[in-house]
Amino acid sequence: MPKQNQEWEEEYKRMQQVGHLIDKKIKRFSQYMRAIKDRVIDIKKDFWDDVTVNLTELDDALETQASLKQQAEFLSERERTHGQLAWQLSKLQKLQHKPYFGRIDFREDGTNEAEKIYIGTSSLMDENEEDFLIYDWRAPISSMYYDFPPGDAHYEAVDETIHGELTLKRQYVTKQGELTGMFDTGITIGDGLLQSVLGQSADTTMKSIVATIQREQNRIIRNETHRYLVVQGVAGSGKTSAAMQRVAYLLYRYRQQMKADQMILFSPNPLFNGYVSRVLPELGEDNIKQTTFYEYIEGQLGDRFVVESPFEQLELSLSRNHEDQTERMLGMRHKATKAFQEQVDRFIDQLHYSGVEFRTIRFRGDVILSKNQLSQYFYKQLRDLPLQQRVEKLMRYILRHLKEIETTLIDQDWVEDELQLLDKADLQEAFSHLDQETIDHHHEIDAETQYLKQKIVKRALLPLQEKVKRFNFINVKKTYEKLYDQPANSDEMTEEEWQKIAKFSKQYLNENFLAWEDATPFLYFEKMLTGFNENREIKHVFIDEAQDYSPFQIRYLKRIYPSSYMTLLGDYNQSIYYHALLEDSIMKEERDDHHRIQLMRSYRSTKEIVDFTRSLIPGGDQIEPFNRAGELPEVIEVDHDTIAEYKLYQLIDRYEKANHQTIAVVTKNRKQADRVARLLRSTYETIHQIDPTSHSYEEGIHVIPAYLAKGIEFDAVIVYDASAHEYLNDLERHLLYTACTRAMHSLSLIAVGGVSPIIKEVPTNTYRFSKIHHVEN
Ligand SMILES: Nc1ncnc2c1ncn2[C@@H]1O[C@H](COP(=O)(O)OP(=O)(O)OP(=O)(O)O)[C@@H](O)[C@H]1O
Repeated sequence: MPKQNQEWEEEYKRMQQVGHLIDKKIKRFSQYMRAIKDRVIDIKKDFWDDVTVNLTELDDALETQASLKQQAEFLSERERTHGQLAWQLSKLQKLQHKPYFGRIDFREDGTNEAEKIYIGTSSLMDENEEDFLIYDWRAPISSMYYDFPPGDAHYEAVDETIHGELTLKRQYVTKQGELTGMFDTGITIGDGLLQSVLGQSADTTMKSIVATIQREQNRIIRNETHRYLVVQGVAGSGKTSAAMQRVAYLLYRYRQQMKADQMILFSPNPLFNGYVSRVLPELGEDNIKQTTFYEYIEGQLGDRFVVESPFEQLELSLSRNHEDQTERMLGMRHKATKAFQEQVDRFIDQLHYSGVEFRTIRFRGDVILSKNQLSQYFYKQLRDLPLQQRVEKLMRYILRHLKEIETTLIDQDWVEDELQLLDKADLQEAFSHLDQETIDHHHEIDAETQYLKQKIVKRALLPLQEKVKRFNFINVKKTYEKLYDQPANSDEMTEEEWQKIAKFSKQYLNENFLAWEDATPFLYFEKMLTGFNENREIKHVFIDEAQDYSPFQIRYLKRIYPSSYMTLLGDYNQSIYYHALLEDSIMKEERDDHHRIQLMRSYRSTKEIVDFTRSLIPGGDQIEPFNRAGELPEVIEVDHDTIAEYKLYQLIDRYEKANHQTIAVVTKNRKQADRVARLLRSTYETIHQIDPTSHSYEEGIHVIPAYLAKGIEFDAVIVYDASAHEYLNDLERHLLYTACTRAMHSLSLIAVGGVSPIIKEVPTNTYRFSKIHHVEN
C-alpha cells in the first residue's frame, strides 16, 4: 500500500476508534447520570422517612437537625455530581461530531521520538484515563498548532519554555464524526481549510474559528499579561471572533478563579448580541454577560430622564441639516474629550466650597429639613471632609433626623385616621407583638394603639428614607446645570462657542432630556458626588467596536470596573460617531498601560471586495486581503429613483439565484431604510427590516441602516444609495466603508444622481461601473 494510503487508513481508523470510545463514554455517563437522578428522586420522595424527627428533648432535636443536615448534604452532593456529569456529557456530544480538527507531531529537544498531539474542542483521555487521545485547543502544547509551521517550535509550559521541533502538521475534515479529508500543511494554518470555511454562506449567528485561528489572532486569544489589551483590526480581520475565542480560553485557563458571569461584553447593538450568542455554547462554554453601553446608561438614568440613544444621535449627525445643528455637533465633539472631563473635574473641585444644590426634605407637605439647612450642614459642619464623605455623612444625618421625629409624628391627626383603616393582619400582628404579661386591659389597649401608630409612621416614612439613601436630597441635575454657567477655560474652543453649547445643554436638561453626549458626563458627575458603585465581581470587560466610545466613556468604564482586565477591539476606519473622528480616539492613543495589537489581514470578504473597500479609506493599501476569489463589486449610477428601484430588484433576483442566503440592502439612515423596505414589501413576501431593538436576523432579504449592520455580515450587500448626496464627509466615508465591508461574497452599490466622490477615488479596475439612463425592457 502506498504510504499516503496507509496513513489515510490509519487516520481513518483512529478517528473511528476515538469515535467508539466517545460513544462508549457517552453511554456510560448517561447511565451513571440516570442512576444518580433516580437516586435523587428516591431520596426526595423518602426524605421524611429517612430522617428521624423527634423534638421532645434538646438532644433529640439536635439529632434530628444532624439527620436533616446529613440528608441535605447527601442530596446536594449528588446534584453537584449530576451537574458535572451533564457538563462533561455535553462536551463529549460535541466531540462526537468532530473529535479533533488538527494534529501536530512534536519532538521535544533531548528526545528522539515525536509525540502525536491531536487537537479538538476539548480533551479526551483514553480508556484507562492515562493518555490524552485529544488535547483541548487551549492546552499550552496546542498553541504550537496555531503559532508554527513545521520546523523549530516552542510553547510555554507552567513555568518554562519547552523547545523542540514540529515534524508534522495536519488538518482534518470530518462529517458526522467520520474522517472525510486531511491535508498536511507547511504553513501556520493551511489556506485550504480557511478557503473552504470562508467560502461558505454567511450564517445568521457567528461561528467559532477554533480550527483555523491565525497566529496573530492567537496572540490576542492567549494574551494573559496585559491589563488593557487594545486590538486595532481592519474590517473582517476577526476581532470579534478572536474575542469570543479569548473568552473561551480565559475560562479554561482560570476555571477555578473565574466563571462566565464574571465577564461582560459591551456590544454595539442588540442584534450583535444575538449574533455572537452561539459561539461560546458551540465551544462548550457558558455565555458571558452581554449588554450595550446604552442599555447600561439607560438602566442608570432612564427613570429620571429621557436618554437619547446613540443611534438617535447618529441619525442627527448624519442628517443634512448640519447648519442648524452646528452647536449640537460642537457639543458632541467637546463632551467626548478628556478636556471636558477635566472641565467637569474642575467644576467638582469648586463644589467643595459652594454650589451643590439640595432639595428640601418634606414629609406630607411639611418641611423636615430645608435645603438651606442641608447646605449649611454640608458646607459648615462637614466642610473639611472630601465631597463623597460629606454626602454620605449628610445622608446619615438626615436619616437620624427622620428617626428622631418619628415620636413627634405619632400624635398627628393623619396617623389617627390611618389607624382606623388598618386591616386585620396588622391588628393581629400588633396583638402578638405585645408583651404577653400585660395584665391591665387598659394598659394593653394603649400599648397596642401606640405600637400601631409607630408602625404607621415608620411605614409612611419608608419611601422618604429610601430616597434619602439614594441621595435624592441632592439636586444633581440643578448642580450639573451650573457647569454650563462656568467659563470653559479650554484650549479646545472659544468662550463664545462654549456659551452656545451651554445654552442648549441647559435647555435639554430642563426638559429632562439627556442628549447622548451628555449622558456619560452626567452619570460621571453624579457618581463623583454620590460615589461610584464599583463592580469588583467582573474580572474581565470586553468592548467591541471600541472606536465608537469616547475617551470619556472609556474612562468611565475603567472607573466602574476598577479591578477588571479589559480587551478593547475596534477599527478607527469604522468610527461612525461624530466624536470618534477625534484624534485622541482610544484606538489611536498610545499609552504605556495599553498593549496594542494590530490586525491587517481581512478574512470576511473576497479579495475583489477587499481590494475595492480598502481604497475607500486612507491607508487602506496596508490592508491585506485573504486570497479568496469572487466577482468584482459593481457600481451602478442611475438618473432617478425609478431606475434605482428597478436595478435593486434585478440585483436581489440575481443574488437569490446565486443562492445567497442572506442579502442586505444597506442604507445610510433609518428614513431610507423605511422607504426601501416599503418599496420591497410590495414585491417580496418577506422583508426583514432591522431596527435598534432587533435581537436576531434570519435568512432572506434584509433592509438595515449601516450603523446597525456593525459587526455582522451578509452573503451579499447592496448599498442604496451611494450617491454624492449621501456620502461626502469623513463620517460618511467611515459609514460607507462599514456598509461595504459587511459583504462576504457579493457587493454592489446603487447611486442615484452622481456617484459619491469617495467612490470616485477608488481605482476603476477594482469594480465594474455602469451608468443607466433608462430602464431596459
Ligand atoms: N481564523 C479564522 N478562521 C476562519 N474564519 C475567520 C477567521 N478569522 C476571521 N474569520 C471570519 O471572518 C469574518 C469576520 O470576522 P469578525 O467578524 O470576527 O471580524 P471583525 O474584525 O470583528 O470584523 P468587523 O470589524 O468588520 O465587524 C467572520 O466570518 C469570521 O468567521
